Amino acid sequence: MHIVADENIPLLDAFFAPLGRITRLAGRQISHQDLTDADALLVRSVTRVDPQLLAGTPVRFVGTCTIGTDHLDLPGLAAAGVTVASAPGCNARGVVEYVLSCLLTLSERTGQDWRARRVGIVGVGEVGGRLAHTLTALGVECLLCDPPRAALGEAGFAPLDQLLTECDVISCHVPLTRTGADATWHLLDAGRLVALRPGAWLINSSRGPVIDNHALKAVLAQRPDLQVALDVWEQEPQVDCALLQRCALGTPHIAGYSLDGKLRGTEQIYRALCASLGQSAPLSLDSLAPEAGRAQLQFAAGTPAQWLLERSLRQVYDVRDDDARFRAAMLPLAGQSTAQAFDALRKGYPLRRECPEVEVRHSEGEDAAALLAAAGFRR
Ligand SMILES: NC(=O)c1ccc[n+]([C@@H]2O[C@H](COP(=O)([O-])OP(=O)(O)OC[C@H]3O[C@@H](n4cnc5c(N)ncnc54)[C@H](O)[C@@H]3O)[C@@H](O)[C@H]2O)c1
Ligand SMILES: O=C(O)[C@H](O)[C@H](O)COP(=O)(O)O
Repeated sequence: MHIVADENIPLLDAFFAPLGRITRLAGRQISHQDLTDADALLVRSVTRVDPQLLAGTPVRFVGTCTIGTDHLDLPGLAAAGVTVASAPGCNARGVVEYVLSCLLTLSERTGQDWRARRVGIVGVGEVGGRLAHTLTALGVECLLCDPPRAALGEAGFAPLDQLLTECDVISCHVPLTRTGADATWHLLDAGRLVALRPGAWLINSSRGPVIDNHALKAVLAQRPDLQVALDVWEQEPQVDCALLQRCALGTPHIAGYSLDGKLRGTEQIYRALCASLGQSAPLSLDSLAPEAGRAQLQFAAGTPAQWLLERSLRQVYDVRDDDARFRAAMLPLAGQSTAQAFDALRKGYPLRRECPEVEVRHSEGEDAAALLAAAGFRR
């Protein structure tokens, strides 16, 4: 079979070469012409896939090695008889570690203890659910908003407007949807942005258009008390540099960019393609995941528990590094296209592993052990 794939999918050869011939292309440039004799198309989030792209081609399988599916015309592809697979949850842990790093950083800058802030989680699926679980285990109070789950009769959810008025931090983890009662396009519009509590922290690592970026820029001009961390941008790869300058933290859509998250995405799509072919899937990350970046941290006796946790989290992922690289690349381009520089930062993203790949050695008591376990570290 002929597989056309985004060149940024890791372990493409290891997983897919046994299934057929692979053509690697830049995700944003995959065109109808590239697919004239392709049987399967493997993408990440930057390739828009709809029936027009596949019309008249033999492609019968589309796999996206990502959580988000807003770049796929799901109803259109289903109607065209194309099997579509995504990778639910693959990089959820990376996003949680990004949010934790934002909390640590904003805490340091404002002098407000992150563990004492009430966090509102908007969208409580793979990412939001894992974030709620982790924060609760770390002793942080969370309020949850998920109208689709509430409509199914599940308890424990509050309306978004209640989160905005009662929470010190709002973190968005919804899919981007444009239609229906719970559409998330501009979910945080001007009216909701002004309702944020004084001194609130707002974090968006879902999709850019979930926040009205134009309104956010205007609100930030009036509300310097707000601390905003954006990983996703309404027009990305174009970035509004004036908005970036008003944000406390800015990154190029890398919240989930741990190596582990990307690898799980590849493995999940490998399994889905094998299933669609009616074949077994003998390969797995158990044998293919690399050792690189796995680490061991050692702390001297007498290290306070929270300090130990924060140092360990910083070692695994520090959003300040990504923010500094992003500003250095974007801000000189104000008024020009940022697309190439945005994509270059993502393509050349440094190696990042997740907490379970890091062993933390210490001789502290149960408090420290419990905090580290809650964050997912090995001991
Ligand atoms: N920045 C990144 O690197 C990155 C990484 C992973 C995922 N994402 C984005 O995060 C999104 C969420 O990921 P996930 O794995 O948790 O998805 P998910 O589908 O598991 O969960 C999404 C949740 O949002 C809820 N929801 C839908 N509409 C809502 C609304 N109007 N208000 C509140 N809740 C609503 C759903 O009911 C669901 O429970 C993805 O769709 C993707 O766009 C971004
Ligand atoms: O939806 C997802 O899984 C994430 O947004 C993912 O990290 C996007 O990465 P990309 O496909 O753009 O490389």
